[in-house]
Amino acid sequence: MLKQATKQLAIQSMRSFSTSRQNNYKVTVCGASGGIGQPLSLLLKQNPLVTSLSLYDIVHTPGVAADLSHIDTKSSTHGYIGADQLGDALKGADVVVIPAGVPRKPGMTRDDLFNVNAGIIKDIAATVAKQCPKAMVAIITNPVNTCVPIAAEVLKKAGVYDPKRLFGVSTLDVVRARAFIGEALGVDPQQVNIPVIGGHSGVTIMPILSQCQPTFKGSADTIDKLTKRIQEAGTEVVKAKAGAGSATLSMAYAGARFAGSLLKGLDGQKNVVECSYVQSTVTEAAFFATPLVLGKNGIQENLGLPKLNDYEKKLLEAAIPELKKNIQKGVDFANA
Ligand SMILES: NC(=O)C1=CN([C@@H]2O[C@H](COP(=O)(O)OP(=O)(O)OC[C@H]3O[C@@H](n4cnc5c(N)ncnc54)[C@H](O)[C@@H]3O)[C@@H](O)[C@H]2O)C=CC1
Ligand SMILES: O=C([O-])CC(=O)C(=O)O
Repeated sequence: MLKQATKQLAIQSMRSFSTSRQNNYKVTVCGASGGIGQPLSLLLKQNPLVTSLSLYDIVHTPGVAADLSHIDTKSSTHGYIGADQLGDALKGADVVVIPAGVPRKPGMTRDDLFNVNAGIIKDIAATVAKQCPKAMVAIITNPVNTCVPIAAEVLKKAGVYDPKRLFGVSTLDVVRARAFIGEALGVDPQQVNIPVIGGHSGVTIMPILSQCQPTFKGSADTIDKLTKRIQEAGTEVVKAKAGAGSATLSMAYAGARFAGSLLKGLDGQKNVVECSYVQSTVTEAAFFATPLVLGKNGIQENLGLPKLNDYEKKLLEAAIPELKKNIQKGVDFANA
């Protein structure tokens, strides 16, 4: 009896050892010299869980790395430039964040970026498979709805795909929803909780206002206008930047929050929840964003579809065919 109790205590202490904080992670940013990459790297340099920050791009990374390395936080900063240094940049990374690729100009859809960005994601995913197959991979590059399935296919072909570790970053949709709702309700946006599900383009972005905390009440017209503003917020920024690109600073903030949550999960922190676009069986779409509990092995639990009202059920009906098309395009590209 006593022996058994002692054994149990030993197991418990081993468990608490295995969930104790390691506080020691390598993060690689691919596309680190870009409009998103630079401020994202700046924010990651300030994350106390990051001990090694690896900056990869095809241009300018020696300068970006030299600049960031003078900041008095504990992480070391390393710059890697050009395709032949991608392997070293990724070697042993715990988290890989990818904002590499071209952004939209006015009049373009996210899907118009496919021709350039699909190949970039394919190449980076192939090197991830070799250098850091266990890393958490967070894809910011558009079209996110298609780039994530591309990376999944590449990782599958290399025999290292773990659907719990591959994420499309849709955090900016949540960040925007919180900002707009906070403003409308006159409350601190940090106090607003709202799931934004589906994908990351137009009708596939589905803010579930019926589940907002604090409660968001409004006429059908108000709710429709706010939903559409969240769906089209990226285009609002593209238009305002008038040819100088798309959202960079708010995306860097959102990307740093998402990468920070992946690190908290890796570090054994509890109740880390983020919405993200991942492989999914929640709907008919093979990839779909829902709230996820993040843990040491990536997705610990998919919290599934929130309760939807009739208006939101219609949003879902509109999103699914678009998502399926976007996903198929990625699968076909990766297997061509
Ligand atoms: N998921 C989301 O919510 C959002 C996604 N985006 C997407 O993020 C991507 C990047 O946007 P920005 O930073 O504004 O663009 P940018 O043009 O300012 O920066 C992109 C960077 O990627 C680099 N790059 C190009 N080819 C590369 C390769 N093969 N390997 C590594 N790096 C490479 C470029 O040299 C550049 O430094 C775009 O596709 C954009 O649509 C933008 C905002 C929000
Ligand atoms: O709109 C774009 O092209 C960039 C993006 O994904 C966003 O801001 O949500």
